[in-house]
Amino acid sequence: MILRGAGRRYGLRGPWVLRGLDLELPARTLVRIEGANGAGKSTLLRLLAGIDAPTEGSVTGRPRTAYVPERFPPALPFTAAGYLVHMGRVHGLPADEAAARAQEWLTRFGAAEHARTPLAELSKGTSQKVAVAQALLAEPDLLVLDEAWTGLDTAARDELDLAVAERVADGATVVFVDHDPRRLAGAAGVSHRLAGRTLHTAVTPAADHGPRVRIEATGPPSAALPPVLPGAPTVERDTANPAAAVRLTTTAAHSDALLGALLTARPPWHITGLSQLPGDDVVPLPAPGAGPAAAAAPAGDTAPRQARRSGPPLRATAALTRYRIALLGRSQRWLAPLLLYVAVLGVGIRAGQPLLDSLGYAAATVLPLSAWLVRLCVTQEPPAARNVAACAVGPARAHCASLLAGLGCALALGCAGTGIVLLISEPISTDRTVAVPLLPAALAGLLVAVCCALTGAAVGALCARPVLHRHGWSLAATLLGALLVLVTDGSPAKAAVTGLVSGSLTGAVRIPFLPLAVAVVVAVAVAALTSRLAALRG
Ligand SMILES: Nc1ncnc2c1ncn2[C@@H]1O[C@H](COP(=O)(O)OP(=O)(O)OP(=O)(O)O)[C@@H](O)[C@H]1O
Repeated sequence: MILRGAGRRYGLRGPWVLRGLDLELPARTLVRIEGANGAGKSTLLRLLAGIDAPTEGSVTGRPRTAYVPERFPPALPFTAAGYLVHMGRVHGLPADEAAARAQEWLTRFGAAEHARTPLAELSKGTSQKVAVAQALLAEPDLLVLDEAWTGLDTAARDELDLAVAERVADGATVVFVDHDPRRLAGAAGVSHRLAGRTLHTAVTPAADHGPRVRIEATGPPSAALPPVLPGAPTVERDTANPAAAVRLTTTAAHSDALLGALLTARPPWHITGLSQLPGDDVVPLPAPGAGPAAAAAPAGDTAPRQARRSGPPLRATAALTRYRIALLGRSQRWLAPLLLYVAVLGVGIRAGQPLLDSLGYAAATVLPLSAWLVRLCVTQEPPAARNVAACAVGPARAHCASLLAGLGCALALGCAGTGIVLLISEPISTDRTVAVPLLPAALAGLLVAVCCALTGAAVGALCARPVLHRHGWSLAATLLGALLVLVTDGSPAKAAVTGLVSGSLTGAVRIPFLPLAVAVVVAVAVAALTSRLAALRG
């Protein structure tokens, strides 16, 4: 992945937080980003994770990415395992594999007993374990960790160190920020310091030419090497003789740190030999499954995964849409729009009323319902959880999934409303002189409801983030917008509803092909516009 001249500022005239960044992130590399508070580290990580777009410059070649935010919100209405399965599916895993990996990572972080605990009831540290697990279960090619160790207990911190080493040994790039300078000290292949809005490279990759040092060490019987070894050394061991010394080779620059890590390991390793190799003896970086983590981990843990998936975009978007619908369902925020919809239908529709009149009325109520549900789906997720999802599928697709979730719920309710109207209304004209054909009326009623749902979805999308950020304004604009669109000439919803209601006077059924086509075009255009904005503004 490459950043060229990348810059980022918040708002059109905000001060530049980052400017003129050139950065290459090679595979199989651990990258540390350092900097003072407010230097722009989290901003840079969000650019790398693809959650925010650079205001200027370019980011190219982003691989499959997962992200652990600085602060993970527990306010999601799922159990730990339930949330992880949803995220696994968003990352393209089948449900059973997502469930297996969720369990595996919760177990590794010592949180298996909390698998069925609601996120809202988890302690801060356990919540952070879930945040880390959602990123690791995806086995991403780029792992972005924003102070991911914060709040973890010692065992979980060591486990995360090990997981990071495994990802790097598996060929991935891991970029991390941590205020503890001892975090993965010496293990980072490259270290960058953010200061004065730009990056300063502090350490060059360990694979550079230069003098090499070979360390021979023996450990207690069956002891594993420390999970993270400074300098990413190559590890050679005699598998036929486990008691024989392990040979570790790294650059001279990292040899002191490596010696220190071995001597201070628990239990400590005994150094039996030390030799310097010629500078041109370039030691290759460890192959997947043969690096320090592989040497330290049990054999079964190091086998390359069979099912590594990038997940086709459509499947990921569908999984994210399902997650957003589940989120809406469990949050109970659907209750207010549903009650209003039912109340308005209950007030306006009676058994035995002329069918087309009632169908028009029922379809019209779908418009504000759809606008409200779409707005809810776009705004319901806490920002950190939204960023995690946006990293997995891209912010534009993540936004589309919200729109689809809201529209899907509105369509389902609209169809149910239309069905009830069909069951209780009389298929007759308003003056009760002409019979109305049932099937064409049902088709027309359904299509008008779809037309209203699409128009409402467009209103909802235009009245929420990323177009309108302020909650108060957004709610008022949604209600006003829905009302205006219902009464304004030229609106596809008004044309469709009017066609149905005026047809009721003569008993003629008009199928609203043109309004429906216009509504589809408007909804797609608004979805494309707001998704593009979501990608630009985050
Ligand atoms: N959403 C936002 N809107 C406006 N300004 C922002 C936003 N996010 C960050 N900033 C500003 O960007 C600058 C860099 O913030 P950032 O969070 O990237 O720093 P950081 O290096 O991660 O800080 P810390 O070490 O405290 O976490 C700060 O001045 C901050 O106020």
